[in-house]
Amino acid sequence: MRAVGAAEVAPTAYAWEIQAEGLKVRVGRRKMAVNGLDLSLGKGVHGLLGPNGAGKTTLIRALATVLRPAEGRLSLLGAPAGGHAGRRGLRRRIGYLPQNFGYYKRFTVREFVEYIAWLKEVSKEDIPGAVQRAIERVGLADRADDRMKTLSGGMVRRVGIAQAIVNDPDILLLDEPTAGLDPAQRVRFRELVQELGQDSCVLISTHLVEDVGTACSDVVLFAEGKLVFQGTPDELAAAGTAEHVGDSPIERGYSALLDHRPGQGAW
Ligand SMILES: Nc1ncnc2c1ncn2[C@@H]1O[C@H](COP(=O)(O)OP(=O)(O)OP(=O)(O)O)[C@@H](O)[C@H]1O
Repeated sequence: MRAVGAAEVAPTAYAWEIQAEGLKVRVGRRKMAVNGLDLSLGKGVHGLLGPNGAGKTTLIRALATVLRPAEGRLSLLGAPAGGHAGRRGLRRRIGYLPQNFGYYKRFTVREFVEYIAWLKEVSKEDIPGAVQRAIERVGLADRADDRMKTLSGGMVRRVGIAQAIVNDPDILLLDEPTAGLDPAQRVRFRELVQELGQDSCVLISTHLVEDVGTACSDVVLFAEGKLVFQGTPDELAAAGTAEHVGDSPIERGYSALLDHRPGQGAW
């Protein structure tokens, strides 16, 4: 029988995987793209919705410790996200798929995911197994030894998901992960994030309201840098009425909370 280490049986010492209080994050010189956010997220799959320019990417970048908050408090996995030493330890336990993720075109899929595993300080002996598992989970085992430049856009996005999960993160941040995926891949993606959400805190920024309805246990609606709503997909749907814009109850709920009515469509 395998010995169980103390760390595996110790109770989790924090209430929330992500906790923000009065969080403000600046982009450029003056723009406060996240402007006073109180948010607590635990394990599960959380959908982050909001109109263009709401501040979703900026929030995710701050949670990934790429951007430093201007004001307020941010705790990740029970630790303040501020200090240099703490950030390094946290990054090992965070998975992040940026909206536009960069990669080396000449790397094979396996080489690229291995490289990220190495950056995430996955132990040397665990890397081959972790990489193979991540590639299999996104359905790319048959392309593992192909160069990145030979993949389609949807496949590149799936490699992005593989690199984000290769370190079995406790916090997984996915910025528009389903952009470019075909319908069958989106269904598989939703199953995958539901599996991942059982043990970790998954935050998915998306414009596809249907992703939220089917994959997420919780919805965070963000507009103009502020939290507008947090609740279940059913609660979001209940906010809508027939007079609000949308093809589904969840879309109408979204429109209701942002006060979009027919004839008021705007870019
Ligand atoms: N480098 C920057 N300098 C100045 N303003 C910026 C910069 N980056 C983003 N912004 C502004 O900050 C706001 C939030 O942008 P952000 O990309 O976080 O929004 P978003 O919700 O992710 O949008 P989308 O859904 O379009 O991706 C927007 O008004 C955007 O124009």
